[in-house]
Amino acid sequence: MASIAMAASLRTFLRPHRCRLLLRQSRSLSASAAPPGAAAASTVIRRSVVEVLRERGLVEATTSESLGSASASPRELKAYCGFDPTAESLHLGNLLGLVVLSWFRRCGHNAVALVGGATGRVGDPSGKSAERPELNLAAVETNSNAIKSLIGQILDRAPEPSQHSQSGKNLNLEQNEQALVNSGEKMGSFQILDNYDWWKDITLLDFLKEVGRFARVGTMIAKESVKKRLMSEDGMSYTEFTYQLLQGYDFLYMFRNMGVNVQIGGSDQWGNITAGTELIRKILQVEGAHGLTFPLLLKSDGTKFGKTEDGAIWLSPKMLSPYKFYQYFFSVPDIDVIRFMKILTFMSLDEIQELEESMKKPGYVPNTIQRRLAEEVTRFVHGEEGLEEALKATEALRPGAQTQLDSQTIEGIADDVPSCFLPYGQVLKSPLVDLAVSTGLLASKSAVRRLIKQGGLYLNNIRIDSEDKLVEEGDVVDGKVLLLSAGKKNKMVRIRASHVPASVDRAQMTTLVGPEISARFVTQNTTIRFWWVWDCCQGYK
Ligand SMILES: Nc1ncnc2c1ncn2[C@@H]1O[C@H](COP(=O)(O)OP(=O)(O)OP(=O)(O)O)[C@@H](O)[C@H]1O
Ligand SMILES: N[C@@H](Cc1ccc(O)cc1)C(=O)O
Repeated sequence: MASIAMAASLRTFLRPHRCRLLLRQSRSLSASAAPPGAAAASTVIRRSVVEVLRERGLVEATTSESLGSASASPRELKAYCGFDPTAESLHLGNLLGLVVLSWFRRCGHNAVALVGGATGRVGDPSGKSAERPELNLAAVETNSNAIKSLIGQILDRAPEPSQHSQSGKNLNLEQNEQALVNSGEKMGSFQILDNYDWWKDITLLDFLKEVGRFARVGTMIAKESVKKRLMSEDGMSYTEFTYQLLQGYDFLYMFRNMGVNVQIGGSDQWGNITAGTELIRKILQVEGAHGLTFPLLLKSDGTKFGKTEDGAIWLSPKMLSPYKFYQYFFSVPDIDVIRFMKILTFMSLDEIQELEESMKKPGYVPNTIQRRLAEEVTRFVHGEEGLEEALKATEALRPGAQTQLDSQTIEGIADDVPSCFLPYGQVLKSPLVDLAVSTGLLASKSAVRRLIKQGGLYLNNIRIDSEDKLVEEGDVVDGKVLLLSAGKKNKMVRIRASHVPASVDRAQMTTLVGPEISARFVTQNTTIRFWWVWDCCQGYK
C-alpha cells in the first residue's frame, strides 16, 4: 500500500489549476530548449511527422486533427509507446512502435518507450480471445530488464537524418528532416521508463477516488477489447477489464509529469489510447493529448505478427540469431518487399520508388530489393556487428561460396542449421558418402552418389567430385566442425567433446599418441583439442 506522502502528491497533481500551471511550464521549457538555429529552419517548409508517417503507411488513425499542426515544429511533441514484458524479447510487430518513435525523433521530437512492469502483471485484453495467463513476478522482472536493454540498443541505432546510407549515398532526407539538418538541430532524445515505478505507490483507494470516479463504465464496456470478450463464454475478469484505465492513467501521469503528449501504438491499442486522452481531458481539464495508431503488421495468412504464435520473429539475438532474422527479410515475397521497406526502414521514399521501378526492368536480379531490406532492418535491430555476423553466416552457408570457413562462423550459426555430434574417430577417414547418410543429410548412399554426379554435394562449401572422397584431418575446420551441403540444405557435423576424461596426463598422452599430436596438445590445450587428442589416443590404443 502506498505511502501517505505518495497519496498526497497524487492528490496534489490531480488538482486542475496545478496541472495547468505545470503544463505551461513544460511548454515554455521546450520552447526555450530550441537551439538558436531553429528560427532559420522555419523558413523551410516542413512536413509534420504525421505526414511523413502517413506517406509511409504508418498511420491508421489519430485522435485529433490538431496533432498534424502540432507536430510541425520540432520538440513540440513527446511521444510514447508501451510494451508489456510478456516475453524476454520484443518481436517484429513491436518493431513498428520503435520505428514510429524513431520517426518522431528524426523529425525533432522526443520519445519515450514505456515498459509495462505494472500493466504486464495485469494483461492487456486487446485482441485476445481469452484471459492471459498470469505472469510470475520473477518473469516480469527478467523480461522487463531484457526488453529495456533491447529497446535501448535499438533506439540508439535509429539513424540520424544527417547520416548517409551504407552505399555512401545521401539518404535523401525527408523535407522536415533536411530542415533539421540545415538548422544544426539534433534528433530528439529518448527515455525508457517503467510504469511499475508509479503504480507501486498507488493504493486502490487512491485509484478509485482519483481515476475510477472519472471513468464511465458504459464507455469502458463499449471498447472493442471488452465488447468482444463479454460475448465470449468465459467473459472477462475484473482485473483485465481495468487494464484500459491503467494504460489511460499512464498517459495522464506522463502527460502531467514528463510532458508526454502523444501516445502511439498498433491499431489494437486504440481503445486504451483513447482511454488516456479521455482521462486527461476529464481529470486535468486540458486539451493537447493526442493518440496515433499504426496498422498492424500482418503475415500473409492475415494473422498478426506477435509473440504468441510459433515462429515469432524475435528482435533479441538470444531468441533469433541475426542470421535468421536477416534471412527472414531476404525471403520476403516480392509483393510485400516495398511495403516493408516503407514501414520498417528509414530509407527515403524516392529511393524506395527507384528500387520499386528497378524491379520491373528486364535483367532485375531476384531478391536484390529483399537483400537491401534485410540489410537495413538487420542493421537497425542488430547493429553493424549483427549485420556482419548475418552476412558472414549467409555466405558461409552458401554452397560453392569461395570464402574460407572458420569454426567461429560455423559455430555462430549452430542453432540455425541442423547439426549432429559425432566422435572424431568416426569422422576421420570415413567415406564422405557414408557420412552424408549417417548424419541424416541424405537418405541413402545411392542418393549421395547421384548428387555427387550432379555436382550438388559440398564439403565446407567445396564441391565434391569423387564418390571415394574420405574425410581428411584438414577437412575438419579448426578440428571442431565440418559443413556438409546437399544443394541448399546444410548439415553441420560437430565433433563430440562430451566424453572428455576429467584428467589425462600429458606424458601418458605422448607415449600413447606420439610426439606430433602431443605437440598440438601442448600448444592448443583447449577442451576440443584435448578431446581430439584423446580420440586419437583411443585410435592408437
Ligand atoms: N503485428 C503487429 N503490428 C503492429 N504493431 C504491433 C503488432 N504486434 C504488437 N504490436 C504493437 O506493439 C505494442 C506492444 O504490444 P505487445 O507487447 O502487447 O505485443 P503483442 O504482440 O500484442 O503481444 P501478444 O502476442 O502477447 O498479443 C502495441 O502497441 C501493439 O499494438
Ligand atoms: N497495452 C500495450 C502495452 C502498454 C502498456 C502500458 C502503456 O501505458 C501503454 C502500452 C500492449 O500490450 O500492447
